[in-house]
Amino acid sequence: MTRSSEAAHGEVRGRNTRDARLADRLAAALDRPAAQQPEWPDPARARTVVELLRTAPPIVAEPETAQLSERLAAVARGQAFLLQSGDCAETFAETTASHLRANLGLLKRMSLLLARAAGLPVVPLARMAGQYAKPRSRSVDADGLPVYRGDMVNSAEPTLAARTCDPDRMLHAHEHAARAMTLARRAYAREQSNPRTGPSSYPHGTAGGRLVGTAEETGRDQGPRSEQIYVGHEMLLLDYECAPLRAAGLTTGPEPLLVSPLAHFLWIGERTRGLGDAHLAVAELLANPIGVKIGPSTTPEEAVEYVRRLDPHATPGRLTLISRMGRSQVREVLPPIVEKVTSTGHQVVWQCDAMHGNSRTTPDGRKTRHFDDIVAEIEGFFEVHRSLGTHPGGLHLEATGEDVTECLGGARGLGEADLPARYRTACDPRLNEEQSMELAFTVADLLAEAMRPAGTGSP
Ligand SMILES: O=C[C@H](O)[C@H](O)COP(=O)(O)O
Ligand SMILES: C=C(OP(=O)(O)O)C(=O)O
Repeated sequence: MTRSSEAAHGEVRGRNTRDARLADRLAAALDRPAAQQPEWPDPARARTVVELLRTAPPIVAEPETAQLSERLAAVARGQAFLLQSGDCAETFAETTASHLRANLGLLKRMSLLLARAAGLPVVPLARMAGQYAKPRSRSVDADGLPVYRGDMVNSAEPTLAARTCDPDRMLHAHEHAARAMTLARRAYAREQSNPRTGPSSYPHGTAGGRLVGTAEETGRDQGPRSEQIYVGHEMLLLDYECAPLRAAGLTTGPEPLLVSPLAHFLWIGERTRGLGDAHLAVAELLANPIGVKIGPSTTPEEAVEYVRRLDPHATPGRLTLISRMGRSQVREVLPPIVEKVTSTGHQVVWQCDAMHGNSRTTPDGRKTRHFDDIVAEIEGFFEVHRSLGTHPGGLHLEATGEDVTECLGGARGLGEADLPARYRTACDPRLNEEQSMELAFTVADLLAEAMRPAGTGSP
């Protein structure tokens, strides 16, 4: 990491006292320790890249980000549902219209289904146009090579040269993000006017077969037609994330803030959420809505500290707490966190990431997740919120509209022997189209139940 905040924020500093103060606060944030940052072999080149990123064109527009904040406020108040989904790791090779359309089409179909079942607006948020950097558990892989950290940092190809971190990849990532966003806007508009029903290849007689008919109906459903697509990614690589920050036009509190033009929504990952660390300190300065992943080691006190630091003015939906506890721990670990946060009076979005606490490795070394574990964590999440009277506000998935074979189970009962056929993820396993739609039906029932007024039973 270059930590060259002086160079990166000279422009902000140069403008006026407010901007100088923001630049100072950002520099102080970047002086804190930051986990999961690459060691650039050529720090001078990294500084040049950071300088170039400072003036790179925006990927998203600030009014769209402000609009997302308003929609997340509705989620936090229990009046809407947040559906976030996309690749675990976007790759440069898949900045293609067909791949982005597949993922957005899936997001659209799931959103329509949930909206119709629950009678609630669904806010669609794609893991897209920036999800190019990955935190990793180990710094070397099984062959002793530096681990792949996402296309923004190095290449997945298993050679020492390809795995060496290359700061120019941050520029390529920005170009791909810009292209992905343009394609995404186009693809989403097309989905709006012509929502497809999904693949027609679901096997008859399976739950997938049931999906085709209902999805056709869903396709005809008059969903909101002028919907904006929102994008978000993990705010991981601070050289990339901080260089283009600019003074925000709109803020909800008395303090001036910065805004990221790289995404509407940014989240801090489980591995970088340290209270004394740079990621949290940077997020405190941002006007964008922020998420924090909270894994099973999170204490209620820590969660309240995230709320206090990231939502100082008690703005509904400003903070999304993304629980990723795993199916076996969600019922035990989440309730005291929800209770303690609720007692502060802040209205956060409670979102369930049902993927990251349920990973496992097959005997031949392939990372996978079982559909049933994902469903079980979501059921636990809904149960917790039902028992506490809080709103189960959203879902966070690694899923693709492509017919991959990465997760086990689902209507087709994918087993370990089926995984090699189309195992294409660059990092963690994604649900495929059929598994995702099957999951959407389950979540639709849970959400409809959650939205039913107390005292009214099942229809
Ligand atoms: O997507 C999340 C993380 O980057 C991923 O789970 C880390 O995987 P690893 O444990 O193989 O490094
Ligand atoms: C790395 C991720 O998740 P987590 O931080 O929860 O492990 C992710 O969502 O890509």
